[in-house]
Amino acid sequence: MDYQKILEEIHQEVLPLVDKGKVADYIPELANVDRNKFGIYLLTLDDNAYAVGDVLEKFSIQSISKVFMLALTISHLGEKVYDRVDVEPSGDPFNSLVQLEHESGIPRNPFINSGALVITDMMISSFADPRAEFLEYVRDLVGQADVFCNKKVAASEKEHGFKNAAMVNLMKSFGNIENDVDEVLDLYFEFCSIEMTCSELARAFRVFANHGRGVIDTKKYITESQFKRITAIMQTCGFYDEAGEFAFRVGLPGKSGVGGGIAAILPDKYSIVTWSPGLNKKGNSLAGMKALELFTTKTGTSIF
Ligand SMILES: NC(=O)CC[C@H](N)C(=O)O
Repeated sequence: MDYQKILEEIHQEVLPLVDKGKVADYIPELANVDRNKFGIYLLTLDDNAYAVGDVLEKFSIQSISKVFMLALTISHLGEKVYDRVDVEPSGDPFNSLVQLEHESGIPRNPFINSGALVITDMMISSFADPRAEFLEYVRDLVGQADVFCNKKVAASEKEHGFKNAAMVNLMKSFGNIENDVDEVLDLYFEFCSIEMTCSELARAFRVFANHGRGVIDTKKYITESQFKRITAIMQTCGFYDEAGEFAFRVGLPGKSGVGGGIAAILPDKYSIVTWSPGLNKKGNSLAGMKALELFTTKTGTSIF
């Protein structure tokens, strides 16, 4: 299959959509990003790469970071992680508070904000230096040392992070947060502010496509059972209240972020990353989602 040609066709087809989405402006630093950016990077397990557009420019990966946070935490703590965070799709926006009170401070899943905040709390309790531990883990997954948090983005989010603060406080009142509320928030914002290019993200996600084993370093990052579960959560919960729509239109496990990135995998075959900062109403990249829908349709590759 001529993947390069297919990516080029898709690029032309989604171009009219690229400036139609809305950049996430509830984090003021992210509002400065040029919404005309667009890139797709496809990386196969047999180490072929295909790319179009702005694939070598770093962007804020935001919620995509939640996959790395969960992987690192379950690889240390195992199944008991799921005592404090459930694995059901929320059907609600990523920053919603409504279910949390009804469900006694147990977040629906690790890929919405409340879930990732609990995971951050577990990381603080488990690691002497969770910041360093996390960065090292992500750098290993990417196979590259120059992966950093953007302190300006983290600070900008902290200044306006009232809903996230409300969530941590509510969960703390139910006894599901062990550490200091501000410490949890600060670290969570830093984890979200990590910047990567499409090609770096594709390398990190290829490890998940390869059942948790590094293709280059051959290191086993998560067990086979953990791989199965993380992939299932990506499939059912990776796109907030649009997880059903993503499965319906694209048919790949993946994760989006409000920085406009989407990372998806076809296990045993490839990882694919799109970046286009304009978001739809649910907070997923408008052109990115369309590009992935076209990709799985044109190539006839999806998990279904
Ligand atoms: N959906 C996202 O990418 C949200 C992440 C963002 N840092 C937040 O907490 O609001």
